[in-house]
Amino acid sequence: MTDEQYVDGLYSEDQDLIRTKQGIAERGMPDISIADGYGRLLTMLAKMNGAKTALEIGALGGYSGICIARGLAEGGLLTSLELKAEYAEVAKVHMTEAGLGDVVEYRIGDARESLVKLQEEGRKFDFFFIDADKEGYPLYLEHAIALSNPGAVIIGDNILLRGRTTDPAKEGPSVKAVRSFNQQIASDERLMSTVLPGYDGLAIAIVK
Ligand SMILES: C[S@@+](CC[C@H](N)C(=O)[O-])C[C@H]1O[C@@H](n2cnc3c(N)ncnc32)[C@H](O)[C@@H]1O
Repeated sequence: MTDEQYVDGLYSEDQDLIRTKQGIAERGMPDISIADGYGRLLTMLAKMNGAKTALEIGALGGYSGICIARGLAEGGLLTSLELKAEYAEVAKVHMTEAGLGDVVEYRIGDARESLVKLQEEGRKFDFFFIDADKEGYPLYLEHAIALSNPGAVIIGDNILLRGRTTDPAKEGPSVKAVRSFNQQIASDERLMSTVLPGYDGLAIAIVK
């Protein structure tokens, strides 16, 4: 048993999240939702921050969306960016089944374009979850900072890329982008941050 499996075993089953994972599997979608322990952390960080507005980049089937929306303050809204319309539809079904359908809006298409549009609209957010194509991470981080309210939380998932990030033989575009993202998370003077190495790695930053 891994340490992560031990820790996950401490928690009782969460029917909304189990149903969501089943729905993702039944539709043949990839099994790449956030790890259970980090899902719980998303809820806690959103709550601790008193977040009312959240932006998620990469919806898949709504697992992380449920976790984030659960932590938002009363009347809060999660804006979720997703490349594939069919994935956003599935995510919406799962959010609705979890009683959170009214808490989320989806923007379909490449996040690069959706993020520019959100900036043009003057939108600001208290909480960000970056979990889409890894090559986009450095750009998504810049957009998140530009769209942030003071004190906003920015989280990036899979920053270890299952060992590829730390493997010097790996030099592909996703690996390079994630290394650059991690460097910026650690050294950008606009941020206060930490990086958790459990599961597949999670970067957590606060905009000063
Ligand atoms: C790792 S999955 C997201 C998992 C989800 N956050 C969760 O934990 O439940 C990545 C998602 O990002 C989406 N995606 C990939 N490239 C994208 C892009 N350029 N713009 C928006 N979404 C993108 C994929 O379609 C996929 O649904």
